[in-house]
Amino acid sequence: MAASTSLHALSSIKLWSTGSFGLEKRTCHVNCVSVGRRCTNARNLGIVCASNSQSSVVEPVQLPGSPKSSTTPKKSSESALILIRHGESLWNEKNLFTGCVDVPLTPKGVEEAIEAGKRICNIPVDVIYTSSLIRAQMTAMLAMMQHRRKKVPIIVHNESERAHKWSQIYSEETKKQSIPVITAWQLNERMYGELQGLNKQETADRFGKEQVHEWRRSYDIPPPDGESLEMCAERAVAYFKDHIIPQLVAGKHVMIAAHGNSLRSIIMHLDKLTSQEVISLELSTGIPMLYIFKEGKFIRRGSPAGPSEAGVYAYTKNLAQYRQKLDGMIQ
Ligand SMILES: O=C(O)[C@H](O)COP(=O)(O)O
Repeated sequence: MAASTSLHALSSIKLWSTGSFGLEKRTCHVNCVSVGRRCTNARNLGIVCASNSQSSVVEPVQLPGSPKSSTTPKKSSESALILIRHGESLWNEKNLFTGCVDVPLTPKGVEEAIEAGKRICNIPVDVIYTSSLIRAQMTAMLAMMQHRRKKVPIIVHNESERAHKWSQIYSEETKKQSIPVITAWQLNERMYGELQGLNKQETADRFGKEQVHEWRRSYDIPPPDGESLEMCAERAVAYFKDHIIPQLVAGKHVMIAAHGNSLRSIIMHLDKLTSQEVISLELSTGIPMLYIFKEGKFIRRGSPAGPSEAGVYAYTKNLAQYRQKLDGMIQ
């Protein structure tokens, strides 16, 4: 189906289409990344780093005015990568296709973000990436309010020379107690084209569940005038490789707050999912997922359960040590 096909044209094609919805049965939708049979298996993810990071190493992100630090990878270092889909938005609540429409969180979404923050409150975060949409930014900020390290997340404004200059911080100590938050449109939700603002159920009633599922979950079939997951991946994964992997290589701990489909495309890349496997990848709102980046590989560690549970902090010695350090600081 051509991306430019209009909904009007599609309605005449699809009104008679009542195919079965077999894929729905295979969908594994839980409070974590779940891909069919791999739901519970953390596994080693041979990745991209070797092939991509060499050509795309950039400076680690700093707050305005910070002294430049080295990008040389620390040999023994491992980094945490937290992925979090934004909490429930007002249009999630109304079951509307949202895409790139900039809608805020509901009170439940705010709660989800706070809860997510509690789940990651002992995991180090040096730099945060969010989309340019408010629901992802709200989620990142609310989650960080729960962090035990109590650093202040600060949005970096580099959109103009003046914005950069006017947001300078003139205290090294204050900068040390801050976390840069980088906003990038490349991490935005997939652009849902002519579906944006339509009710999901009504759209399924009108065009058929099968067609709507294809638009929502297939890899390479775009919704009318919108982006397919493949198109979304072209910008989101490219951004991840060019800007975020170099941070991890440099030993920085990263959190990404983004969207169902921009994160699906990144997870597809990290977990080396096929275009068939990604169909059944569903992400819940407000659920953090942890990866460890070590020796050029991403190791999926699932979703941190809660600050009081030992499990996630025992994943690596470094995480356990970080938690102990926080315990020491806070006592
Ligand atoms: O943009 C939207 O409507 C949602 O955030 C994601 O929608 P989806 O579940 O249809 O991909």
